[in-house]
Amino acid sequence: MKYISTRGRVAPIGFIDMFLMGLGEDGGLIVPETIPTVSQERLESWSGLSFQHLMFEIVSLYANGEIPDADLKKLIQDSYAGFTSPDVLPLTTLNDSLSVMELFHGPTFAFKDVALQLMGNLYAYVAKQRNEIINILGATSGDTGASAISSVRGKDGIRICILHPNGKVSRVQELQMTTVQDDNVLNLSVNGNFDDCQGIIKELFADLPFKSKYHLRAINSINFVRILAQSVYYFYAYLQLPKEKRANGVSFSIPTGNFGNIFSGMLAKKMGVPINQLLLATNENNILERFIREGVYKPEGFRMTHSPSMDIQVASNFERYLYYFLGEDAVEVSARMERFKSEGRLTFLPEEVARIQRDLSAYGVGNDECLQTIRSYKDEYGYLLDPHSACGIAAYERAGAPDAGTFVSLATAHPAKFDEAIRLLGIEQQFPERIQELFDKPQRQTVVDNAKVEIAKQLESFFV
Ligand SMILES: Cc1ncc(COP(=O)(O)O)c(C=O)c1O
Ligand SMILES: N[C@@H](CCOP(=O)(O)O)C(=O)O
Repeated sequence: MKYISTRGRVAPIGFIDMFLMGLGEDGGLIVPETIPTVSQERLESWSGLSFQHLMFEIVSLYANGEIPDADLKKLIQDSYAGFTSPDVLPLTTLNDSLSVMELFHGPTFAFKDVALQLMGNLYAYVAKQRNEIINILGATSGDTGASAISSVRGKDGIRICILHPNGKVSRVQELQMTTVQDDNVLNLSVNGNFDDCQGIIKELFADLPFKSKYHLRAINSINFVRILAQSVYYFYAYLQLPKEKRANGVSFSIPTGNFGNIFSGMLAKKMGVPINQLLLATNENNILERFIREGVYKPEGFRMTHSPSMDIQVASNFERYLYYFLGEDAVEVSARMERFKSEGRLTFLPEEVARIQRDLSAYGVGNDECLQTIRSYKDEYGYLLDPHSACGIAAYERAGAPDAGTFVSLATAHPAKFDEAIRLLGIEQQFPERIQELFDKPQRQTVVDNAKVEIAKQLESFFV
């Protein structure tokens, strides 16, 4: 198995080189040359497997034997040892047709831990085995940053710098990142929004001399390993359901911002998981909903919502979707991405929109609707959703087709991370101890302007 770029100008590379490259050196996103498929028979044979075993089976299909089996098994065991649920990702049944898969039982209480705990350990492994310098540069709207920092803090041979938008992450997210005192962690709080942070890191990754001089590595979902590890929870959710409930396939409602969560589902579907509907749930930053409903991909005014981690306009993994949508035609992807860069929008033909709508459906959840959903699920089921997971449920309620059969809605964060929204409903929640203790710790962060030159200077003095 080799890896190539959506823009076609990266010579095929192996698994570890792909992991280290992060963003394609031609500015595209890395994808596998061919996606491996899993027969229904093989899929069924995995039905009793633990999440860790399933992760091993699926990652093995992509890793080319570049990591010996015993090492990969250990990396995986270590990565999920800190998850607090025995099932790692428990599936809760709410009613006959709806289950919730909780992806937030890792160390930072968000679904990002599922992939990032593994990636942190993989970076440490590669640093040791290949004597590579690992300087991680990432952008976050709150969860990726906290999770990535937790996965590599204090690890030898690794440094990490995370850019987050100043004042636009939740209090708990900010504390999770900025109370970490390890010397290998730098938090830059950028006067701007998440799109600004992501734009700057992408420019720095695209500056190849800078990237190579400072050994920049990616933890965002531009890195295909993120997508790969996240695809495993679609397999796991499917296999955790009783056979009679999944006999006609399963649909998913997926809180989405950077298109990474849902693209991981598309990958699982391409690999052979019988998925009927992939419902993209987003908030008032609804560029992806407009793309799917109207065929126009165009960022509009940034809005702050109750689900700040999805306050994203320009979605990284949109390009991976485009690549498969355009029949893996890298020349056409490059042309369209160039057009997006120069014109600030992409418009799709009516027949293309019809095809997009066969792949995906979408619903952008308003702020009030998000809160109402938290309230009604608390009242009806005694289940407290965080605002991102509530977007998933609201989308299911509004846009989930009645004939789509069994639905799994992904719960992507613990409500304690977004108490600002929960309090608006007059609901008092008890924080897990690990979150409560953050409030007593000193913080460390540097506020910077939304300026590439200033940020590059910070990196030059931090990365060695
Ligand atoms: C809690 C939460 N839910 C959902 C999302 C959406 O995931 P993605 O950006 O991978 O589509 C994010 C981050 O964007 C998040 O932090
Ligand atoms: N919601 C994310 C945004 C970054 O997305 P990523 O999936 O590309 O890391 C966050 O919490 O930071």
